[in-house]
Amino acid sequence: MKEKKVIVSLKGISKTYDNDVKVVKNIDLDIYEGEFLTILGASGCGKTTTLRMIAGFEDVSSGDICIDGSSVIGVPPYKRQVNTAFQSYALFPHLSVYDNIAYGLKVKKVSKAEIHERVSHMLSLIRLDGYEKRKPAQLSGGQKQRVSIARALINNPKVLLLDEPLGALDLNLRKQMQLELKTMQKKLGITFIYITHDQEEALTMSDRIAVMHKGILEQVCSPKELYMKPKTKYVAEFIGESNIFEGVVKDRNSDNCTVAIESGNILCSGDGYVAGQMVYVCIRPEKVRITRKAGSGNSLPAEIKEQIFTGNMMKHIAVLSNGHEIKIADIASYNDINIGDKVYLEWDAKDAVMIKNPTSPMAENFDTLRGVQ
Ligand SMILES: Nc1ncnc2c1ncn2[C@@H]1O[C@H](COP(=O)(O)OP(=O)(O)OP(=O)(O)O)[C@@H](O)[C@H]1O
Repeated sequence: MKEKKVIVSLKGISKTYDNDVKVVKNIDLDIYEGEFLTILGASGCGKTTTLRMIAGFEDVSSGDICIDGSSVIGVPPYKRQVNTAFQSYALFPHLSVYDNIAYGLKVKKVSKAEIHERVSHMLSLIRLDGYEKRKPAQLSGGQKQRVSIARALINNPKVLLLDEPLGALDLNLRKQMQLELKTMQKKLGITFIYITHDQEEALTMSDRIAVMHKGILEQVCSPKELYMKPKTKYVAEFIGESNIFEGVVKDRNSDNCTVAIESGNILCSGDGYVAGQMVYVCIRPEKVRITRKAGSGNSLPAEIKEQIFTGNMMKHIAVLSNGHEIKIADIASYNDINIGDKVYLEWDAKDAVMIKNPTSPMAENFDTLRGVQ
């Protein structure tokens, strides 16, 4: 297989603003040519600051940034091989769509004929042929955003940085633009570094997602891996819905671990854990099955407390003996399950994903816990 080329490399970058608060903490990240990489995180976690450091609008406090193999520290934004598309569109209101898109080429003194050819190509790419004479005020939000992206793409940047570009659009348009952007990115083969706080958007569009939390990267991997194998409790809770148990590893064999949680012992999957280690266990709601009789594997008694019908599934909330609530997403039809029913909750060991507990790695009262049945 062809070796992937690193196009942007963040090497231990940090950012401290004047108020002495470190908002980006020692981030290492390689982004590959042609990749759609999303930095995903809650408001204030440091996403925009990271993007602005790549673009050159903000200096790094320490660390290095390489674009296409060369350090860009001290290189001004316009000399970096990256362009940025902002949520606010940043279009020139007095210029037509054509002139807004052509702007970067005019500055570079490209010939009129070539400008015409390249702008026409962009207009068809963003599906706005025939709109070239309009002013930004005569466009819808989605159309303005497409012009803003075309303007950022016209110079053939190696990398396009997108800061919540769809944030101002309504849900329907947002979903449509997500697909359009993804198609456009694959067609052009340009690397996209995309910022969003919307996990569904990140899962839909990205080749890889970097989850950022309080200035650090919690996990960088494919959307599927992020959902199926969250590495931290934060990621498990931030991406999709989850049931999280706190427990201690009682025993392990080659395939699975037995983890003691408050309501009993459960079989989990996870490598590299030792007996006595404190862990979290994450089980997704759609992996939990409801049965009438106790099973031989993971099977905990519970009572159905709440049911929500959402059209394509039934969501149940069940309560374990210790009061812990479990979410179950049922796409099969358990029509005969009702509120107040005493049931058993089951799941496969492979779907109970273990996560390290960094605050208290080893159990202090492990001998007592060993007795938990
Ligand atoms: N120029 C600045 N001076 C001081 N602090 C700043 C400055 N810019 C941002 N911050 C702070 O740095 C932190 C990270 O901000 P940043 O804009 O990178 O977050 P974000 O993850 O992009 O958030 P959002 O999704 O809300 O845009 C915030 O606490 C913010 O208040």
